[in-house]
Amino acid sequence: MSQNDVVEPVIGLIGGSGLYDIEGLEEKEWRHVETPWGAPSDQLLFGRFEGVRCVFLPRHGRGHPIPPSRLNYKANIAALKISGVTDIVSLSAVGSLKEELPPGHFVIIDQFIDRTIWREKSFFDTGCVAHISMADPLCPRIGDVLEANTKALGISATRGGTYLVMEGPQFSTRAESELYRTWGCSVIGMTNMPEASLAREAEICYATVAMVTDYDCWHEEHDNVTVDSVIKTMQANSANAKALVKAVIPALGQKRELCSAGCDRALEHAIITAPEARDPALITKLKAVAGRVLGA
Ligand SMILES: CSC[C@H]1O[C@H](OP(=O)(O)O)[C@H](O)[C@@H]1O
Ligand SMILES: Nc1ncnc2[nH]cnc12
Repeated sequence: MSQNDVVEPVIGLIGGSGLYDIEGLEEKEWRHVETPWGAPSDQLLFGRFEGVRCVFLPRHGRGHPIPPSRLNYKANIAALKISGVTDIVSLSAVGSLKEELPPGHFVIIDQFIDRTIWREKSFFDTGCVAHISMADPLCPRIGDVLEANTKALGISATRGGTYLVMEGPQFSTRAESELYRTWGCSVIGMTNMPEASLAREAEICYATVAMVTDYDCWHEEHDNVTVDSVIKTMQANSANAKALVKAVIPALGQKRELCSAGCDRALEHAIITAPEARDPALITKLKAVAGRVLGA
């Protein structure tokens, strides 16, 4: 953290299905960023918007070559951290699990249920164990900015909602979709975990704009989700997504104090391994994301 706890934000944007670039950036440059966990999904696009430093990452890579289960989530988040990112806005296509959240609607997520089973979920490992809080997994400070700007732009949006993260790549069975509805979930997608928990481990504030593209497969009056329907609705959503991004970057980019929700201090009381029991090789790697507490 910079001196006197004044943060000069760098805004990270993770673009999901159908969002592989970002318009309007000045001083644009695609650059490769290597991390101790390997390469991220693609080069990162560095630039400025109204003077605010931004870094864009196409989550699945340009052209969408990487499926959700094969994304190197650790490299993606580490690359953003290494690039100085303090605040991430995740943009994701999702299926709706509620009648009142139709295609075209945006949900500013506040909870996750993580049903993924194959993914590496932590930067920490044998030789340095950490347990961060995920009680409130998304940054409410960024959520406030997203909510205010969807209202100002007249975008149909809901503040709060649970995103069910499934492994994929196949879409859900109807029985699964109905089960998640009984759990009270709002939307379903395949990517935001462990992305959000790794961002928290890296002490980066993270919020999700879930853009509804379909009614999954439970709605009797709507067709079952297909890739075509997702991409068509994302194209229809894209003007709203672009307008929202352009509005929130300047709002999030102002100099500020530490995050009022404490996301940027998530590791403060999280590491349990005694200094003498730590693995020096792992500590060296971890410094890329946890240098604040482990010594840069
Ligand atoms: C192309 S439909 C399924 C695909 O779309 C969502 O991706 P993202 O969150 O990156 O927008 C969903 O999670 C699946 O990966
Ligand atoms: N119905 C759905 N299930 C999983 N991921 C999605 N992404 C967009 N729609 C989806």
